[in-house]
Amino acid sequence: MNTLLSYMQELYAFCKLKLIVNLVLMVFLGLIEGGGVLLLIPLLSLAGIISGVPADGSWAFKVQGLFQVCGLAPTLPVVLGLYIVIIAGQSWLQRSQAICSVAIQQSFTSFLSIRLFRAIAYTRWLFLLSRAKADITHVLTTEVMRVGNGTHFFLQLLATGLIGIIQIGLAFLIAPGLTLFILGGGAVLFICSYPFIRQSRRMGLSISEFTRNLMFEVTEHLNGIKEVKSYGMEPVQIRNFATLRHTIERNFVRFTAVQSHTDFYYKVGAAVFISLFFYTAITFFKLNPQEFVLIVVIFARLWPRFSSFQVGLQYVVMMLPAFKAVLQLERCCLEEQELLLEEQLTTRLELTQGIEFRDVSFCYYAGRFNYAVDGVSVVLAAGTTTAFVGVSGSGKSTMVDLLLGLLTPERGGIFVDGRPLAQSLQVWRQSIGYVPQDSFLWNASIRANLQWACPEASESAMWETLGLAAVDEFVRSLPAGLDTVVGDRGVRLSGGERQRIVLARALLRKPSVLILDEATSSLDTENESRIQQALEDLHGKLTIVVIAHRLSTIRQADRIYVLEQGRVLEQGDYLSLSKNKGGRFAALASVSGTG
Ligand SMILES: Nc1ncnc2c1ncn2[C@@H]1O[C@H](COP(=O)(O)OP(=O)(O)OP(=O)(O)O)[C@@H](O)[C@H]1O
Repeated sequence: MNTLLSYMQELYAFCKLKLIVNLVLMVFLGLIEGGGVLLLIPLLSLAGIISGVPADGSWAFKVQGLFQVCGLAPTLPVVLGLYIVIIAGQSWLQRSQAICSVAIQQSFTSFLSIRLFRAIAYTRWLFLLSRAKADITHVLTTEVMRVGNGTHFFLQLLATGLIGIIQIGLAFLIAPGLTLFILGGGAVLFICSYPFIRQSRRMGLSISEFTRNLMFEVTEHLNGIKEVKSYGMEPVQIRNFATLRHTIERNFVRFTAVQSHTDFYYKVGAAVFISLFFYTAITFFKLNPQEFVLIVVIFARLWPRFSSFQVGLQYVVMMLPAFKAVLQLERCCLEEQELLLEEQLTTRLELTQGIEFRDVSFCYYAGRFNYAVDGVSVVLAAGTTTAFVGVSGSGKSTMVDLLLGLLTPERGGIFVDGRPLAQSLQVWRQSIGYVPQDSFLWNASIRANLQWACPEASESAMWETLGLAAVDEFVRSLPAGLDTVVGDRGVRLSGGERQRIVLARALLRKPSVLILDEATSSLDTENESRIQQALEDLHGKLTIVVIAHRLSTIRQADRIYVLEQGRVLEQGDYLSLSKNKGGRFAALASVSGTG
């Protein structure tokens, strides 16, 4: 019930005016339909089915009065002409109302998904790390779409309800006793069908769960498709997928069965009530022929509305778990927002003094004591090259993520030119060029990938940075050159080519700080030394932070920090650290063959 209320509040807050217009159109539709029914009276008289002078106060008398007020004679051409006008008006209104409903449905769906996407985009990295990507994709696509479909049914429900109320009102004016009697029957049926609504809610929940699992299965399968193929695990994957798909299939069939039950239930109910109706109308209510015909026509039209109201209600109830999932994810993301959204994206920061880590500690799991970074105090002076080295798991990437502001220190602080990093996060990130371990490219052309980071970059600037990253010759050799499409995550390129293009993309932004996290790990010796040369050329012009397993790449670093279990074990330049033969760095250097 609460979810339904918050859904209605959200919908109303989003499109008050459109919703009101839609409701007004529905009321008009109801009135016009009622008018069409009343036209039956002169038609029946003209056809000679009903004869005689209408009794004072009867509906035939009132309709006759209405014709007189409008200065029209109820002749056959006039009545039929009016009938055509009413049908044309009704169809036109129906068309406008249908367009208005779809506009509401679509714009509400867009509004919800854009708002959610925005909340996700600005949420903390650590929160995103804790959620499966497939879950987020599922809510952002399937669940939002289900809310959109549910909105369609909700608007239909409103239309059915409003038009129904108007027709019931008309029926009540014609024959109050009989109308109450029939409504009582409808209410009994509605109460008896409550279990179907609860069943729909349960099904809505399980559809949410199974479609999420399906999305998870598909995403995971595609992420790990190379491994799946190389392990020959296709049959297992297909079996898992088929199991999930069949479960969803069964759920939808069950939902349709519930709906058909409702339909069946209402049809049988209709037969019982029609019999009761005729019996009571003829035996107890003693209606005159005009009123009898009008009531029959009104309820013949109204009864299917009862049934479609019920079915619409089931759809809306089935949608509610999807709406709840959308709200829940959005609320979690908003609780974990990291940036001031209104911050300017265009400003950049020119580093003048440097970056300071002051007694920084960070733990991935709150409340645990296995710190990934533990009491680190380091200074990265502006214009220098700093390297972090250490065995796997020593905390190097966590240091980079802290520096990027993706992670927030649990203790201590990071200062950029003396200001806390958290105060100017967005501006800070605008000033960084970052080449991660698993370099990512969009499934687009090399040009588009470069322009993504720097939309205003000229072609010559692109070639210049491609040259700096030692990848210009390779790009020139491609048949479509800069316009070559690189495939999913750059899958059509080798690891080294991908890494160099990502490096070019980072340099194209002319960053104040360049961060390379194992950026040369996939390169051959020749290309590595070209990049080495490029970094040496950049030395002093910008602040460079390097993480490297291959210690040959950090020979020129001004300062090297050796990390172990999240702590700084040693620090110095390459030469001084190598000379300390019993030290950790010397041991690492001898293992990597660069000592
Ligand atoms: N997302 C995460 N959730 C939980 N623990 C993590 C996460 N990422 C890293 N860790 C843990 O934090 C510690 C430091 O990891 P980090 O990735 O910073 O090391 P690293 O020195 O960069 O390793 P590598 O050289 O293998 O990339 C490790 O013990 C690791 O298991």
